[in-house]
Amino acid sequence: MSLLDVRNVHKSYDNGVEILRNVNFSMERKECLGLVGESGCGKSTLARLILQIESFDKGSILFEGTELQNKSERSLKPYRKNIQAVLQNPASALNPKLRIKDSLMDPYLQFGSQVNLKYFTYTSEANFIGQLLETVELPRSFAERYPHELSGGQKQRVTIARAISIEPALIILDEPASSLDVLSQAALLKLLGGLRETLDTSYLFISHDLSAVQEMSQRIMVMKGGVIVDSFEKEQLFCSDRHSYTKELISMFE
Ligand SMILES: Nc1ncnc2c1ncn2[C@@H]1O[C@H](COP(=O)(O)OP(=O)(O)OP(=O)(O)O)[C@@H](O)[C@H]1O
Repeated sequence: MSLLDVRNVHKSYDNGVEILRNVNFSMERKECLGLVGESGCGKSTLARLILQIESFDKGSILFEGTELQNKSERSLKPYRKNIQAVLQNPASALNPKLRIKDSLMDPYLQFGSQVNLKYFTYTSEANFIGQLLETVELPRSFAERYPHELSGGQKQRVTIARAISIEPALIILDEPASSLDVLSQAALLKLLGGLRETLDTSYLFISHDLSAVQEMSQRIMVMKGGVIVDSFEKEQLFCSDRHSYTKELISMFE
């Protein structure tokens, strides 16, 4: 059974324009699947549907074989625990009034009874927070800071630490590095790559940057105008039978 199955999904907003059309793909455990496409093609919309933040018009999304749409908030809770997200803008993802330690504790407190940690250990709050900060290569002393006392890259590391704190099966990374400078981007992608192997988690890695997607992912999907126009193993990126739009994206980064 696949970890995630997205089947024939269609999504439109109130104006009736279809933003996603017949989106189909599956994800396996422990894999990193890349989703690339230009701004506005529907990548973040798809992320919101998988996260069950928005509903869709047709099709189905199954997590470990269970249909998620139309489930009550209560029955969605185990899935919410297992599907976490790291989004583009870390500043808006962290509550400015909370110390870093309190933001980091939030998922663990919210999902307490469902959290079955394999990598981290919870002996005390301070120790748990310390492990999380060290895993994302931040000093333990950052626990006492507020978000405005951290750089953009450091804030993004905190949002990653928060996402991994409950060891979800799937993390949706929606342009996680695009608000950072080139050096910080490279360091963050390296960190994320290492974490996936350590934690045995799956990533849906979303970006408009084909080179970042290629670096991170084992398989790549290309989206254009709400349609997945191409899908292939990373090694097949430069094959001659790639979709013309994939070739266009390649020519932009070569
Ligand atoms: N709530 C909404 N109501 C109406 N249209 C929306 C809504 N949210 C998104 N859209 C439209 O859906 C389309 C896809 O947006 P989406 O944010 O999914 O694209 P994206 O590929 O993630 O872009 P980016 O890389 O710039 O974040 C856009 O045309 C956008 O204007």
